Amino acid sequence: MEILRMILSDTRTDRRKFVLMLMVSAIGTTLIVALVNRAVHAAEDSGQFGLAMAFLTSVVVFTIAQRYVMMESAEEAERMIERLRIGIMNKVRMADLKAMQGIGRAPIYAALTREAQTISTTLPVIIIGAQQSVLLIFVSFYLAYLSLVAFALVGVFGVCAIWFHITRLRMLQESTGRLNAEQGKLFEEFRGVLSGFRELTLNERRGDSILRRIALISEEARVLANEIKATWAREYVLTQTLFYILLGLMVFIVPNFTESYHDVVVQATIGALFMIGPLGALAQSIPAVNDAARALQNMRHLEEGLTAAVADSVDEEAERLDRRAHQTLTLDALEYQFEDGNGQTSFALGPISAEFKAGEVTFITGGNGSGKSTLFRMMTGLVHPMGGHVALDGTPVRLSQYSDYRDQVGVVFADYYLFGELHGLEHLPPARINSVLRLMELSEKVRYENGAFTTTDLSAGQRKRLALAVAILQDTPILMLDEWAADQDPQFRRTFYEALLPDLRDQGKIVICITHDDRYFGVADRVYHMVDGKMSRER
Ligand SMILES: Nc1ncnc2c1ncn2[C@@H]1O[C@H](COP(=O)(O)OP(=O)(O)OP(=O)(O)O)[C@@H](O)[C@H]1O
Repeated sequence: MEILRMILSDTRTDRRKFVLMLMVSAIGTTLIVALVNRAVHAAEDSGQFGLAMAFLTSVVVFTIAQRYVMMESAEEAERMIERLRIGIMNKVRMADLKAMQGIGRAPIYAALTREAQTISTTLPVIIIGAQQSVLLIFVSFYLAYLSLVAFALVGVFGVCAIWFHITRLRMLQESTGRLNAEQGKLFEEFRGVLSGFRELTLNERRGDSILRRIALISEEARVLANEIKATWAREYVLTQTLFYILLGLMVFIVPNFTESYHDVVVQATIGALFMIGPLGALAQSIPAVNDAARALQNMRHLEEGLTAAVADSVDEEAERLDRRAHQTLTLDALEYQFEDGNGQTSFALGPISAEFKAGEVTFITGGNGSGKSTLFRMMTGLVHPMGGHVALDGTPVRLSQYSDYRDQVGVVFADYYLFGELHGLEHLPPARINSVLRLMELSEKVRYENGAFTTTDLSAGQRKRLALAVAILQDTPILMLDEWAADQDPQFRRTFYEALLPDLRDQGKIVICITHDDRYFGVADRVYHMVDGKMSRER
């Protein structure tokens, strides 16, 4: 019972109080049954007032305890999800890029949305199931006290019903797994339609084809879901019918065989009737346990994957780099390989050696697929080289210093992401931020106000200028830009090469640009060229 262990180990609820309230609520219900029975039995006697008062007290006690249990379990579910969510996000932030690419975005989205939602809805059901089990024990004792025959009958029925339920559940596990896989595929297709909306709108045949595929997967998911729901529905009706047969046995058949049962037949039947609800709740909580356990297992699995990703990248205590301004960044025989599905090397980069100096602008050029982006990821510190090392002022950057190294590098990727707020730069005076926006010729379009840009709804070229503004504001000693000018108009492209880059060079920064703009190669102090994973100095 992983789920129970997790609830118990992770909970912030006062466990003793919770269990006490659980018992109090069960005792309250049992008392209600007993008092109803007593009142029915003593209908003509005096003393009904006392019974009514006791009944009322039991109802009040039950209400208070039950409310506590339900509200506390709902709150606990949300607290648990919050902890898991923040834990996963923290690990995502610390994980290394390669491991993150291996895990993929889909399981992370699924954990943060679907699995979290499953835990949120199922946890209270499980708690109620546990509570109803306690209640069943109490009412069973009461039934045994009334009549051992009734107790035995209901007991045999209850055990058979639950066993039947669990068997069904096992049978359905495989279909449930298949349904989840189908739903996963469906979400992936939905994502494709929403992300590729423009492409689909422009091409009717492509749009029709993807919709046909969605319809096919959707139908498979519907048939599976239907199958599962129909099985549950059949079982639900069968259980109800069996229960009515049980009541019939208790009222019409058993009294004919035992004399002692005659006196308590009504009370025992009322007791048994009170067990329908708890048995139903218990039955409902069993698939909930299953769902929650699966959701939890997926979240745990993801957390473990992320922990390994973090451990891979931070396998020593984080160390800071020397704080002085660095004069050289050296790549010493860097190597990296990609493997295909059969474990064969599909692309080998390196060994690559190069030197970049403070107060110099370096261009890296090369054809498509020559390895520029792979090298770029290693230089930015996002991916660790498989061979060789990066060095600052001749001292190799240790794995434990990588996090600090990344802090020294300002980057604009070719497929950059633009945050609407200046996270981590909140301390900068707005005047400084707005002056960089002016430098980027953006001040007519966007301003920095109240801790955020007034808009990021800009043209592609303007958005990229904003991304560069953010990198400049970070004021790091090293700046790396991947095909930054590719979508700039000729006028600003010129400003970039002939004004902005020289200005950054004059500030003593190490500036490295991947570029294809051969018109401006004269601006660079050094030019490296890449061909098929190897890099040579051109200038
Ligand atoms: N995730 C990956 N898995 C396997 N192979 C990859 C992966 N990413 C890149 N490659 C391979 O590595 C080689 C170099 O890719 P890279 O993206 O570094 O080239 P690039 O020079 O940046 O190209 P471009 O100018 O087109 O962006 C390519 O041949 C590519 O097939």
